[in-house]
Amino acid sequence: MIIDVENLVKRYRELTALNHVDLQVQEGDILGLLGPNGSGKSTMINCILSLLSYDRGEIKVFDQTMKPDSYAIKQRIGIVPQELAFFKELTVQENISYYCGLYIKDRAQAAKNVAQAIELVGLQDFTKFYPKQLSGGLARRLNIACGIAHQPELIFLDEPTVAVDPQSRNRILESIKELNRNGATIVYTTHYMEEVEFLCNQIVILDHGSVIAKGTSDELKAMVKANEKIVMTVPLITKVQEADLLKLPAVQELNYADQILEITSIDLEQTMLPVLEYLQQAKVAYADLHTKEVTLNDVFLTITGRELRDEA
Ligand SMILES: Nc1ncnc2c1ncn2[C@@H]1O[C@H](COP(=O)(O)OP(=O)(O)OP(=O)(O)O)[C@@H](O)[C@H]1O
Repeated sequence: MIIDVENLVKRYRELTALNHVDLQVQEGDILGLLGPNGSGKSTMINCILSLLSYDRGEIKVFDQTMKPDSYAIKQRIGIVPQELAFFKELTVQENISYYCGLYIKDRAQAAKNVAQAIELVGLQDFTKFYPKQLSGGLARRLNIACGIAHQPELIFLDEPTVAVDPQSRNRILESIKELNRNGATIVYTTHYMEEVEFLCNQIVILDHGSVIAKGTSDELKAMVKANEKIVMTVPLITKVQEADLLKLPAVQELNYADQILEITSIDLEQTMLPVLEYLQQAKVAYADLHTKEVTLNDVFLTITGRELRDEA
């Protein structure tokens, strides 16, 4: 086991930021720690890293109890914090070299690592740039390179794609997959559920300091009783017709509001054709028919009654 957190409680005065949380990370995982703002993601990471004290619980990393002075363990960890953490007086290359040099004393090895980190995040054309000359996305990539150049076995990335352009975002996500392919175990915090779906083999959803769901993306989606939806614009439909549609194979639920008809199904293959046949036979006009898969946001919505992101 790479990380084992048991019964973790962290309070900030009267606010309970983490409420009896368990978390396990296995070797080779890309674990997505998903939750809305203020749910406790950063607090969790900072407790695991012993950067924050906590009120209760036990934290083991690489099967050893993590303490503030566990330097041997910390050597094996890479941290990419939410805030940009590099020196504005140093160039891209110098910044990465500095961070790498904190861990790797062999100069030839360090130089090799720095070159690999630069390539991984795609900063080859910017090695001589100073941070103020970098766009937001490139600065994020530099932040990542600084955190991973020593080639750690375990990497924490705390919302590394906030406010970056799509090109850098893709590059960052690809880099993380590459780090994982090269053997690193990854803990990735975000409130973008699409990123978690793309990257992570394990997902933990936090809300108000509690783990409200954990598992693979498919396991979490299976918690939502229905799987997919057929959505279409229907100007007019009667209550009788709605009731008929509800009786068709695998249909779980039907919603009709503002001329939008949504049919939720546990098996779209069984439902689709009968729905189309019924609409035709009953002469119900429809347009813009499409299907919608369940997302992790639906899982969150089902469990909490709220959207994962306010703007989502
Ligand atoms: N130093 C602190 N003192 C008091 N309260 C804090 C402190 N740090 C965080 N909190 C509170 O603890 C809760 C959890 O915060 P945390 O930063 O861990 O959430 P988060 O999920 O990482 O949020 P975000 O996505 O915004 O980074 C929030 O209610 C926050 O206001």
